Amino acid sequence: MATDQVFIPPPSLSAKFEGSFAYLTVRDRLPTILTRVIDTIHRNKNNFFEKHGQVGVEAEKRAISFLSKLRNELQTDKPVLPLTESGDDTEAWNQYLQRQQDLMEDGQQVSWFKSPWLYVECYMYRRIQEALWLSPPICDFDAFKEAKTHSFFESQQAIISLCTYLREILSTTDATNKKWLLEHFLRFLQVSLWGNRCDLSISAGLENSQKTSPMDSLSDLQHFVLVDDSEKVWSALTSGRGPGGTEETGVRVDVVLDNAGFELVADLVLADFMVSVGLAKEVRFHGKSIPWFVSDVGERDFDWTVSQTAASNHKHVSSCGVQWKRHVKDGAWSYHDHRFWTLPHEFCDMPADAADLYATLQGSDLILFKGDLNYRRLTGDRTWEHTVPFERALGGFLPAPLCSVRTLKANVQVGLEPGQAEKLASKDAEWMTSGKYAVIQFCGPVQQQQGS
Ligand SMILES: O=P(O)(O)OC[C@@]1(O)O[C@H](CO)[C@@H](O)[C@@H]1O
Ligand SMILES: [Mn+2]
Repeated sequence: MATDQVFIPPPSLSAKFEGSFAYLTVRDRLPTILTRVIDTIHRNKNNFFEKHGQVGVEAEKRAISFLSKLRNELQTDKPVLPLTESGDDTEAWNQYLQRQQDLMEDGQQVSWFKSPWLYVECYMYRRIQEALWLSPPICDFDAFKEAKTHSFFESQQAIISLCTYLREILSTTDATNKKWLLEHFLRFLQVSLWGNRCDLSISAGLENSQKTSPMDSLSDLQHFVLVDDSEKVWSALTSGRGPGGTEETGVRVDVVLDNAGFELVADLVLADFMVSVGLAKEVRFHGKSIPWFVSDVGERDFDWTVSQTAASNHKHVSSCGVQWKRHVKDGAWSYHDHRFWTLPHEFCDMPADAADLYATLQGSDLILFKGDLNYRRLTGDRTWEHTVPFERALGGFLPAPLCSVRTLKANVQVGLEPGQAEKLASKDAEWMTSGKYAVIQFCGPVQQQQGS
């Protein structure tokens, strides 16, 4: 490409492509999720009455009226509307609506079935929050809380086997043996990867917990990892003397979280292993500031999961939870929820639209992005050719060495070998959306490991 040519990225995935996964999501799954939210709020009417009296009942009715209107707008492809309450991100959302409007052709209005899928899907979750913020005193009700805690309790066997494995490993730690460290790091990374299948958005809120012990199936699942940059992740972690890590401060890992339930436990186990064996001195967790994509982690979910684990009647599970409370107390672990994580922007917009967050991430030695939505935002949710290099699709977003740890649940995937996508499509038409395949996809300067 001649240097003076401006690179124009491919179009965004959108429900305007009839029959596409985006189309089916907006037509079928999003209304189903909205209906479940309405049902959940309706089922809690008595709780609202007990807690708040008649005003609680009025609030339930008000929230449901807002949500029913939203569902009608969605199902009849009405124009996307500006937000009306005064949240701290309201202006950012309404500016983004204007940005989308400027992109529309032939004077068309931004709407559910004409605009980018990433935008309208994120917008739906922000409108759900608006409906609650406009219905005091139930503003802080989390309509997804029941599903998230249910998913945690349904995954107990897997949680017990994972926590037991961690405690046994830590009791036989040989932190000087790099081969031993690498072997177990890779296992915990893969459990964190496959934990991403348990997301309640893809299941439209239906039960989607981890029933079996993930440790037992890792070798069978390896075949389904389409890109495995684990060794590059290891290099970034162990030669971690990048911008954030020095001899004094040690290695800092940032985990951009995805789903609560088993996936969060798997992420906390991975983080505990890294800190406990000295691979990392600090882990920063990045979660959501409002309920998001049904099962995504918010601060209350994070705190609840750590406390619930510590209170377990299983000794290895409770040992893990007690240790996690200690990591939080002594500052090795911290939880952050910048509002950018619940905005609709592609991550390549972060330097311009959330410069403070980008600067924070530049201090990391390794950023792990969990899940499918983060992958969609990393790559702009665009119709890239599958062989386009991951770095190209990042569009300049690279605050630090980063890795997407993702099961494929949307039809965007880059960085594949020539012919790899065609081979997969010939075997399995749903290879990009079933959650059966996964990537551990790295990008960043990897300092050459001296003599390792
Ligand atoms: O980010 P996650 O939890 O791995 O997946 C989110 C998801 O379930 O929601 C969207 C479809 O509604 C897709 O991005 C993906 O399928
Ligand atoms: Mn999610």
